[in-house]
Amino acid sequence: MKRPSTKNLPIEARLLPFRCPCRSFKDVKVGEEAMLELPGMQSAVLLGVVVASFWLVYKLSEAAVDPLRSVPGPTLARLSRVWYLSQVRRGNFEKKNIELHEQYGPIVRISPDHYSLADPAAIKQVYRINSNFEKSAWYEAWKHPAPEQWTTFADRNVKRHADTRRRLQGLYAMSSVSQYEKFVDQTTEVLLSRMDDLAGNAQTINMTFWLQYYAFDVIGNITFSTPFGFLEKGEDIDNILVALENNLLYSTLVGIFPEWHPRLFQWLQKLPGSGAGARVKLLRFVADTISIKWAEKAQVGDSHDFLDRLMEINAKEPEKVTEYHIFAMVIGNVFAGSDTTAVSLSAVVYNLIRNPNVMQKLRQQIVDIEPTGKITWKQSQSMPYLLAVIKEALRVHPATGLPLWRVTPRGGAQILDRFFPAGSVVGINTWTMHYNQDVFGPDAQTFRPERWLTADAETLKEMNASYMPFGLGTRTCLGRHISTLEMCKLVPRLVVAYDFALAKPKKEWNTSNFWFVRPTDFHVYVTKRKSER
Ligand code: HEM
Repeated sequence: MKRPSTKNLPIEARLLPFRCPCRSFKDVKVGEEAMLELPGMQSAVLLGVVVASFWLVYKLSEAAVDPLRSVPGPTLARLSRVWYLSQVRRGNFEKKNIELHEQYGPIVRISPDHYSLADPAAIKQVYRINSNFEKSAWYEAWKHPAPEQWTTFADRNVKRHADTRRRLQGLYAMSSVSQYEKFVDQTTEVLLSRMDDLAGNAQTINMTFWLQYYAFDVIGNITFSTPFGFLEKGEDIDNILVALENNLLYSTLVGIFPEWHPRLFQWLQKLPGSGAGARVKLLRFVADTISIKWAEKAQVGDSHDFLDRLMEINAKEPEKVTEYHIFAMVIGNVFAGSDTTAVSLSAVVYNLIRNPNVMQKLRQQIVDIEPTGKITWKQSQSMPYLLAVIKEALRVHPATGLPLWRVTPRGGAQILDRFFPAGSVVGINTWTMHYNQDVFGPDAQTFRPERWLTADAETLKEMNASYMPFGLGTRTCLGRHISTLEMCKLVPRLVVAYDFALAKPKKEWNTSNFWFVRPTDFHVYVTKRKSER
């Protein structure tokens, strides 16, 4: 309501407290009157101001003696992690991170002790094998707070993590990938039959949902020989995908203040809609699925899926692969392997739709080899254009959109001609590297698969060294070959079977970055092409 003007009233009347003229609020007091009746409020405000002043002086003096005080960055980032939190909460930090480096250079402070780096030289310094930079405390919020409940992705214990990888990486190795091909093929058939049902409809379809259902079902199939059933049902069964999203939100934001995680998790885990509640639901879902499948497998025999292979090793050498290892690996597959692949597949399809020439060229090359698009894994590995399209899509749209935070080891570290004392947190955001014009040229913003095929040897070496959609070093993605298998198998089928048109062709898609940079409005019209399927 507009406050009536007191301009023409006598001075005494103007000093009277304003009363709201509407009936229901007639006794509400505001302004000076309310203040006079609440002396405690004034004291509280005063106390707040005093505390804030002390905090500010303390923070400023801390900043003044900081050996890294000359590292540039937004002023508020010097004082507290709240600035970083407020930026990440907006859901587009990948873009902000690029802007920050354009403004401040290759090293930017984004909180009192967090430094974002964007220089190819820093990649080797931070992420090389034996660099001894452990993951930062941000990763704590990606696991249950109990120390013994580690998972591969979030484990900050360098020794234990290396030991787990040594025991289990064979299951994810390039040589194992062909064993999972049949599971991918089965799931691909289900997706295509669902797409056939939807094709030709006047309504658009949400491609991200379907690719997420696909990626999830593939992981279910590879891990347990049984897809979770998302594609069959055509819906988010038991709101598992919503739970994953809530979990992402919780871990991304709470990870910035990891000291709050144990307490917050304890309080929130009983609230099903909360991020912590979602995590508990997902852990229960995984644990239940493992026990059901374990019991079934004991009776039925093996089909050489992931769980079979883990159970086999467990039966022979129970101390090598314990039951906890099995639980942790399956969690890793479900948590790290579905959203990432769905985002990456979305990026491939989206960029193909937006670049009809690339779509046409790829389609022709696939059809020349196999008119149905049923390319084997082996064939796909000698299809340079297909591989370049996938590689370029993951360059322009890497699935993770926050810096991969690491802690400088004991003794500190020299990075980009600057000394970082031990305990400093440094990280590179994949987006800043992939859009680096010194490496990828002035058209770094453009989706151009040819760059991977035509660059000279020296440039190609530099591009590969700065290409990091699967992370780097000892913490590089375990499932990268599995996800490459999924993309190499599905993309040719989609390209041969359908024509796609964006619902809003003039607009770029919107995305939301809570660790994974997920498209939020990837709606397309799909029509079936004539093929020999
Ligand atoms: C295109 C799809 C994928 C992308 C873009 C991707 C990306 C990544 C990235 C960037 C990391 C490192 C994160 C960090 O340093 O903080 C990572 C780690 C990991 N990924 Fe993937 N990932 C994909 C698919 C998969 C799949 C299919 C699986 C499992 C079947 C998987 C399992 C893992 C695991 C277990 C880790 C932790 C590795 C470790 O810390 O040792 N990922 N992934």
